[in-house]
Amino acid sequence: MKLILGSGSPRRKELLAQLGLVPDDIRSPDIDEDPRKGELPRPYCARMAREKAMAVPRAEDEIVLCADTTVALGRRIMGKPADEKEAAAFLLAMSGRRHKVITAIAVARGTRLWEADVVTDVKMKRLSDVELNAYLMSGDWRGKAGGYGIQGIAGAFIPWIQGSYSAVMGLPVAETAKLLASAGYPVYGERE
Ligand SMILES: Cc1cn([C@H]2C[C@H](O)[C@@H](COP(=O)(O)OP(=O)(O)OP(=O)(O)O)O2)c(=O)[nH]c1=O
Repeated sequence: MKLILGSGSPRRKELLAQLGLVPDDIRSPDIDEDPRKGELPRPYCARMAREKAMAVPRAEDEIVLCADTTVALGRRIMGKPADEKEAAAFLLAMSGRRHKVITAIAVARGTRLWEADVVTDVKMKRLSDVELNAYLMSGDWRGKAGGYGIQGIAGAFIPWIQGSYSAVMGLPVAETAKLLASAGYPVYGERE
């Protein structure tokens, strides 16, 4: 059985490697990521992962793994910022507060789909102008939900989390191993 990582995210490839899993192929999903009117963050995130898994083409002997990471401030969905201005707005909104990071994963094999999600509470320190501007300048916010990456210099802004660090980074390793195993992928066994 071939493992297809349906994600263009370098973090996800790295986190999969932590499980000793190297995908046979990487296929980036291309879907519409606009939330529906009134859609709440958790169902939105689950829908994104599911739609990615259904959008990635797969052969009969292939298993596809997709994920979506969404930052939620109350009911507000914060995806990848479009520009520096939006990144600044996201970071200011989260400054000195707690938010949730949701990562949903979806595995498709044959005609079936397996799904799971992980919600992590994250506290962000109150950001000074110097911290905010330095971070915006770094460009590290690009392509990251909520406009920050816990695994990089923005780690300095996160004094506390409750949940899964790997899920915040983009792929919850424990739940991924469990879901792949449920779908019949030999996570711990012979793969060829
Ligand atoms: C909150 C947070 C997000 N992120 C990243 C993980 C994801 O790559 C990204 C959220 O965007 P996603 O839409 O989940 O994924 P993606 O567009 O990067 O890749 P693909 O759809 O091809 O799978 O934010 C971090 O790297 N660190 C963090 O702390």
